[in-house]
Amino acid sequence: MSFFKKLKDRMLKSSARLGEGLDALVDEAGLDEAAPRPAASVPPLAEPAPQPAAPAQGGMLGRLFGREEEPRRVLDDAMLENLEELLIQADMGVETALRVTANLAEGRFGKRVSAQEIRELLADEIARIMEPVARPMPLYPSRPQVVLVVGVNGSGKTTTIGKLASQFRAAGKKVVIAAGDTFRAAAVEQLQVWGERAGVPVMTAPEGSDPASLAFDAMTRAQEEGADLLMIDTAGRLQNRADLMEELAKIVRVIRKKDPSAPHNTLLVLDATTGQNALSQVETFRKLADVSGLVMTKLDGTARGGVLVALADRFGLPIHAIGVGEQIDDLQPFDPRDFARALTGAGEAG
Ligand SMILES: Nc1nc2c(ncn2[C@@H]2O[C@H](COP(=O)(O)OP(=O)(O)OP(=O)(O)O)[C@@H](O)[C@H]2O)c(=O)[nH]1
Repeated sequence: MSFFKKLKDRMLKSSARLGEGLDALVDEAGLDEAAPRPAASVPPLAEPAPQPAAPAQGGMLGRLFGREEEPRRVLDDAMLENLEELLIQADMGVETALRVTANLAEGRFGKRVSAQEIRELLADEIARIMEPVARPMPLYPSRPQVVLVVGVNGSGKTTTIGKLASQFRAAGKKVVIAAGDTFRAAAVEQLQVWGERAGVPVMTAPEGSDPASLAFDAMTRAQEEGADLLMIDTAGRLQNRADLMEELAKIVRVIRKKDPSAPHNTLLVLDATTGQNALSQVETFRKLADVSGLVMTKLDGTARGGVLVALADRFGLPIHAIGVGEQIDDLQPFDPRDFARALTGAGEAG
């Protein structure tokens, strides 16, 4: 299955929300234009629409001759407002929704557009916002390259580490994982399972022991074994930010004793199902750690995929990959065009 097909299938909830919303937006007005009713019975969606430049009979003629025309609606203020609402409902955030609709209207205001045309225009607009941030996780010549993985509990850190480790290993890299959330035995066990799946060693420490000391030991082992990558899982307890900040700072301090340039990447893993909350998680974690890139998980289980557009627009942090399922091969490189087309239901680019 192609990347796009999988992405489109998995992001069905998000694209259904946006795509069907767009159809409804245009459809209602399309019907009204084809069969005008008295003003009182015209629904609010179509009310401010001026008479279409092209006569509505064109559509009726088309229908008479068995040629179904796509419903169209005049792109006016009311429609733009409806569109904004739709984008906000898709978790794109108010600011981004406003910007996207304003850009989309430029040069097209007052023209009649179909749902498919809007989908295409939206996909282009969204891809334009996301292109500058779509970057794979950079690889450096440092050995080991240290990748610190942060994020709230349950965001998908463990799963993402497992998936990434598997991909790096398949690319011929030697990887070591450190189970740095030493306070949760279940988290450590889960990481061990992922390590086995990926064929990568997982270093653990006794429950409740100092994560920084594990990070130091893992760094020593990774250096001794000539590993290419060391991936360090971390705790995600946000209830006590001061503790978490101290814990992360200590991990960074000890690994810098071994390599002053480490960590080389600090990945923040975000759960798409949290919607707008992902934005505040970025703000929080940027204060706790020097976040260098994002991975968004669970885009398959939510209609809130639009939040990734808001993240790109607001923070400009690189987006390295997206999670679209629980299996080891369900982490995809982030492709802004594919994502935008899957999100809007625009279909694969021709
Ligand atoms: N559907 C779906 N589920 C995912 C994805 N990524 C992770 N999950 C699931 O989300 C749940 C939490 O993932 P974990 O990897 O354990 O999250 P974590 O951040 O390590 O959480 P803790 O271990 O609690 O710190 C698990 O049930 C995963 O299978 C994804 O892309 N799609």
